[in-house]
Amino acid sequence: MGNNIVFNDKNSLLRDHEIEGMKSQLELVHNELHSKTGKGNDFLGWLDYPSSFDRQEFERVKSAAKKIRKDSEILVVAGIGGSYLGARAVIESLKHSFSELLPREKRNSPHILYVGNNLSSNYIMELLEVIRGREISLNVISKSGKTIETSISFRILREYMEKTYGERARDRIYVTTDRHNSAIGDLAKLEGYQTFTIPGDIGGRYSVFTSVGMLPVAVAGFDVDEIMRGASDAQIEYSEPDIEKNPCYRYAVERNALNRRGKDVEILTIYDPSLQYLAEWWKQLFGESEGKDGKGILPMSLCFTTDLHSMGQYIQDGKKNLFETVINVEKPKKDFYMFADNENLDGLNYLSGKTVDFINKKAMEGTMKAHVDGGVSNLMITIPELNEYYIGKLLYFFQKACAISGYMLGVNPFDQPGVEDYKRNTIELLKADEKKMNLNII
Ligand SMILES: O=P(O)(O)OC[C@H]1O[C@](O)(CO)[C@@H](O)[C@@H]1O
Repeated sequence: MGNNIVFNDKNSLLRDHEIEGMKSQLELVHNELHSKTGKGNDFLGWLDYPSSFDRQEFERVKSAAKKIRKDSEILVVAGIGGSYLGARAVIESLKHSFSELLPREKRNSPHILYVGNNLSSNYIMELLEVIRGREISLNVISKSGKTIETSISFRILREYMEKTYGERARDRIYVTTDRHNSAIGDLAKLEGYQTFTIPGDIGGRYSVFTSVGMLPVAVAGFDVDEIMRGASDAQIEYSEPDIEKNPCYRYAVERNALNRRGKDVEILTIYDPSLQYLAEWWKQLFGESEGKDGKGILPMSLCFTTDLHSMGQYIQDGKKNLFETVINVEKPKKDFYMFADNENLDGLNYLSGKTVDFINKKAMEGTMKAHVDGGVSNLMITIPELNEYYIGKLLYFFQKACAISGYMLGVNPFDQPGVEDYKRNTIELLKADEKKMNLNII
C-alpha cells in the first residue's frame, strides 16, 4: 500500500505536447493564486487555512462536540450546499454503512441527520417524527444566515426545541455563521446560543475544514486533528509549482487539456457507495466554481459497479464529450474471502480465495480498459485508504485543483453570481403571493 495520494494519467489519451503547452499558463496562475492577485482574491482564506486556522475556535468545536456526544442521541445539521456537503462527505466516507441500524452497544456516536437542504414538507415533517422523544442537539450552518431552505428548517426546529426543552434549548442549539451581517448570527446573540465562525474570506464550498465541517464531523466521532494534519500536509505538498512534482496541478492541467479537446463533462467515478457524498461535495466545488461566463466542465458522478448497469452503455458507446476521473481506494476498511461451494451451481468457484475487494478492483480495471478502448479518457486518483488523514488530504487536493483549474479556464472560481437568480425569483414569487393574500383579506 502506498502512503500518499497518487495521480495516474496513463489512460488520459493526452499527448505530451498538450501538457507542455500549458506549463507557462500554469506558472502564471500558480503565481496569481499564491500572490493573491487573481480574480476573487478576497476569498482565499482557505488556501493556508490548514496551517493558520484559529486554534481556540477549534478547541471550542471539540468541546462542543464532546458535550453533544454526551447529551444527544441525534445531532440535526441544518445547512445546504457548502454548509453541509463537506461534513456529510467526510462522515459518510468514514462511518459504518449501516450505522443507523447497528445495535446501541455497537454505536458510540450520535446519529447525524440533515435538514435545511431541501424544501420538501414530507422530509421536514418526517424528520420531526423521528426526533420526537429523543435527546437532540441542533447545529444550524449558514454563512449568509438567510438561505431560505436552511432558515425555514431552523425556524421549525427551533420552535420544536423550545417546546421540548424550554429554557434549556439554548444549551442544545449551535450556530455556525459569518461573524458579521448574518440574521441567524444576530438571533444567536439575542438567544444566547453558542456560535462558531465561518471566516469572511472563505466561501461555503471551500469551508469544510472550518467549524462548518469540523463540528458535525467531531460529533460523529472522527478525529478532526488527523483531518487537519492531512489538509496541512496537502497545503505544503500542493504548493509546489512544478507540475512534475505536484499531482494536484497535474490533475488541474489535464482536465483543462481534455476540455480544450471538447470534453465538456467530467464524471467522478467511485467504486464504493460510502464516497457518494464526497462526489456530491466535489460536484458543488467544481460546478459552482467553474460554471460561469458560458464556460466550465460539467461535473457528474457515478457509483460503479452499480451504475455500470444503468449508465455504462452511455459511457461506452454514447457521445464522446466526456472523460472520467476514477477514485481508487487501495485498501478497504473491511474485506471478505470468497469460498468454494461443493455444488458450485452458481459457477463462482473460480473466485474462491479471492477477496470481494480484489474482485471490485478487477471490475475497475476491466471497466477502465473498456472505456479507454471506447475512446473515453480516464484519469485516476489513488488514495491509500479511507481514513481521516487521507480524506483531509484529498479534500484539500480538490480545493486547490479547482482554484488552479478555474483560473486556467479564465473564470473567477470563488463567486457564484448565477445562484442568486433562482433565489431572487423564488422570493419575488413568494412576496407577490403574500401581497395578493393581503389584498384578498382587505
Ligand atoms: O451558507 P449559506 O449562506 O446558507 O449558503 C449555502 C450555499 O448556498 C450557495 O450560496 C448557493 O446558493 C452556496 O454557495 C453555499 O454553499
